[in-house]
Amino acid sequence: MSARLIIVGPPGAGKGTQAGRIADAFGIPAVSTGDIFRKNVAEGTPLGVQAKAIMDAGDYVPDSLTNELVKSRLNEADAENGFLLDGYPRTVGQVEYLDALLAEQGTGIDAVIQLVADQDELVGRLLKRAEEQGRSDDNEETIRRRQQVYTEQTAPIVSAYGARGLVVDVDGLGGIDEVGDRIQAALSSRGLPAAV
Ligand SMILES: Nc1ncnc2c1ncn2[C@@H]1O[C@H](COP(=O)(O)OP(=O)(O)O)[C@@H](O)[C@H]1O
Ligand SMILES: [Mg+2]
Repeated sequence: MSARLIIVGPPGAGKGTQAGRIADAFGIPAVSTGDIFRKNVAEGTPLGVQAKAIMDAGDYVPDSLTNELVKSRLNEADAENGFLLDGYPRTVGQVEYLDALLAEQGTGIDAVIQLVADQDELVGRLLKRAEEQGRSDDNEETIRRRQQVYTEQTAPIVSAYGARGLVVDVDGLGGIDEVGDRIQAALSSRGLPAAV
């Protein structure tokens, strides 16, 4: 079924893992700006060269770059009937940009899934991921910085979507299937049934 969804939550909340499951369940692409930036860094593209130092510091890539990237991704054919955004929008400017982009299409966001988790618990998860995946922004200093940036810049965008009645809160602590079941229940209750 068509669905235009956003998943938000602090670094390490499990967005990427759940995003893949939700996208499969709805037959829509999961679009992760973090993954797209990391791919560009790995391939040494001009965008990757610009983004690398910013990402390694735990800061946000400028909206101008991020917005263009998302626009071209959402214009691809597979996103015509919907998408799940992971890691975007992350700033008020990105929310405004996305609103305008979707308004042009005559569409809009159906739901924002907020994975809720205690940030101190998540530091341990991220340090473990650093050992497994070797992400260069998963050291303790950068993790704390990313958490701070999240609280300052991204938490407010949840309030903006909340004011529109779009936010569904899901407890992000627990096993992958357990959290998936909670997401499924939350989306079903909003008229978006799918086997997550
Ligand atoms: N929407 C965005 N706006 C600005 N920077 C972004 C955005 N998405 C990703 N980035 C950059 O990529 C980094 C990693 O993002 P991501 O993989 O989504 O982190 P996580 O899933 O661990 O929260 C961010 O710290 C930031 O530098
Ligand atoms: Mg992620």
